[in-house]
Amino acid sequence: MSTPQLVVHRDKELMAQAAAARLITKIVDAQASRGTASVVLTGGRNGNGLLAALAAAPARDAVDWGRLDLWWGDERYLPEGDPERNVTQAREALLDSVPLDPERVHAMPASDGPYGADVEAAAEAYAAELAKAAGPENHGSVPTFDVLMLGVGPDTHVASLFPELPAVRETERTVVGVHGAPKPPPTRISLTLPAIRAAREVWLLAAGEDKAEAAAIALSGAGEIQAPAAGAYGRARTLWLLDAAAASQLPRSLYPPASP
Ligand SMILES: O=C1O[C@H](COP(=O)(O)O)[C@@H](O)[C@H](O)[C@H]1O
Repeated sequence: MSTPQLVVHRDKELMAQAAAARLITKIVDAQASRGTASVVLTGGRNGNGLLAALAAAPARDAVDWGRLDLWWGDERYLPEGDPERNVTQAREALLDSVPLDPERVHAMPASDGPYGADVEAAAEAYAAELAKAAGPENHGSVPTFDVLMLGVGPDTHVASLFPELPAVRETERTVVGVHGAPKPPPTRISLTLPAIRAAREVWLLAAGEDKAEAAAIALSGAGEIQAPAAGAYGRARTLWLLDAAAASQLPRSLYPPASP
């Protein structure tokens, strides 16, 4: 387990731009050392803000987009192309404007796909796809992602792991179907905490006043069942990327002052 490090930016725009710059560097470095890179995307406002900032960054051309594997931390179980699907929003924000290899874009299944209403079967299929991509050098049945990003919900949820629901208690499976999520839509697919913790680096994104309480709870020793964000950490690094509003309820001892 890596101890969380915090970076606090002045506002959400600057946070998105700085996180996008950080992600470009990570991808370029991973591609330089291993030939490829793997990133797990998050949905939500902060995740999409980062992707939009990346799309606008001139340095995006430093990335070899054809040698990047993209995965998702969670998905809203809706029909293909639904505007509320995380993959639809990611395509709009960035993916449609860069030359990705479609074989390397590992979207989670849609509710009108081969598994229909059976979200458990859809989750199993995604787990199998992850297991297939995991090499002998990886530690289990998921690849060692270079960076796994998670938007933090106002209730401390990450991916589609909501406080107290069965998905956050999962210790064996890497991907699960989620039923009865308190945030619409109720049916979702999510990586579990064990899968999240297989990543080299986990980045938690929290911008805006509505994330302040969640950040304070998750970073002040809460349990992961009550506060799923508290259980999200990477093998080598756990990085919380916040703006000043989201950091406003943290004890001052936890973070350096916001940059001017
Ligand atoms: O529904 C979801 O919400 C969270 C957080 O979203 P935000 O808009 O409050 O930042 C997101 O991380 C997750 O991927 C998504 O499915």
